[in-house]
Amino acid sequence: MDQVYNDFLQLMLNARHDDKQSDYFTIGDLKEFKNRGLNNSEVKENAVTFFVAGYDTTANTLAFACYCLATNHDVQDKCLEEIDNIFHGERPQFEDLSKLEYLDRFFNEVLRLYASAVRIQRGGKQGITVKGVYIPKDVDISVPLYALHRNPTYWPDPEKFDPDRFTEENKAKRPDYAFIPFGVGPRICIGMRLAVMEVKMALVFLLQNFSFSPCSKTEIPIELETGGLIRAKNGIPLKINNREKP
Ligand code: HEM
Repeated sequence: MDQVYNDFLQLMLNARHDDKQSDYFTIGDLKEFKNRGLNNSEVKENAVTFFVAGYDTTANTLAFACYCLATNHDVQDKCLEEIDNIFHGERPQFEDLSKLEYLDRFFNEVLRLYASAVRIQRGGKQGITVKGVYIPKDVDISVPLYALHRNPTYWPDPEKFDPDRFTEENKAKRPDYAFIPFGVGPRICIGMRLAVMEVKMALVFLLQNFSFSPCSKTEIPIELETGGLIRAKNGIPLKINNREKP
C-alpha cells in the first residue's frame, strides 16, 4: 500500500484527478468546476507557490522579530512576562494565542517595519479617477508598502520600534489601509492566518526557552537587501541566551 502522509502535499494528491482532465480555462459550470480534481500540473504549481510564497516570507519575518526583541529589551521583557503569565511554561495551544495581546502588538510592529513585500501590484479593469487623478484601464498600479508603513503622517517617528502604535486607541486614529502587510482585498495573502499562527507559535516556543540580545556582529540599524522582498543583506546574527524555566 502507498504510504499516506499527514501533510499539505498529501491533501493535494488526494484532490488530484488527472484522469478527469478537467480544464481550468474551458470549464463553464461553477458546480462542475468545484467538483473537479486538481491536475498534475496544478499540484506541482501549488506546491511551488506555497513553498516560495509561504516559506521565505515567514522565515524572514521570524528572523526580524528576533532582531526586534534583541534590540528592544523593554519590549522583550514585556513579551516574556506575558508569555510566562499566560502559559506558565506549558506548551501553547492554537486557541491560546489570541490571549497574547502584547505579542500581537509586537508582531504587528515587526510587520510594519519588515513586511516581506516591498510593494503590491494591481491593474485596473476600468479607468478610474482617484482624488482628481485619472488612472486609465490596464495601467499598472504599484502600492509601496515599505513607504506606506513609514509614512510619518500615520506613523510619527517612523523608524522607532513601538508596539503601542497598535493599541486599540491608536489603531482607531489611522485609516485601515495605512497598515497592509498582507495586502488587501480579494487577492490578500491567502496564507495570512497560517503565517500569523506559525510566527506567534514559534515566538512563544523560543521565548519560553531563550531570550535574544545583540552580539558584536549585529547591525543596528540593519542593512536591507534591495529587491522585491525584504531581507537582511548580511543576515541577522544575534546572541541567544538560555532562560530559566518559569
Ligand atoms: C509573514 C508572512 C507573509 C507575508 C508578510 C505575506 C505577504 C503577502 C502579500 C503582501 C501578498 C500580496 C497580496 C496583495 O496583492 O494584496 C501575498 C500573496 C500571497 N501569499 Fe503571502 N505572505 C506571507 C506568508 C504566506 C504564506 C505562509 C503563504 C502560504 C502558505 C502565502 C501564500 C501567498 C499566496 C499564494 C499569495 C498570492 C495570493 C493571490 O494572488 O491571490 N503567504 N502575501
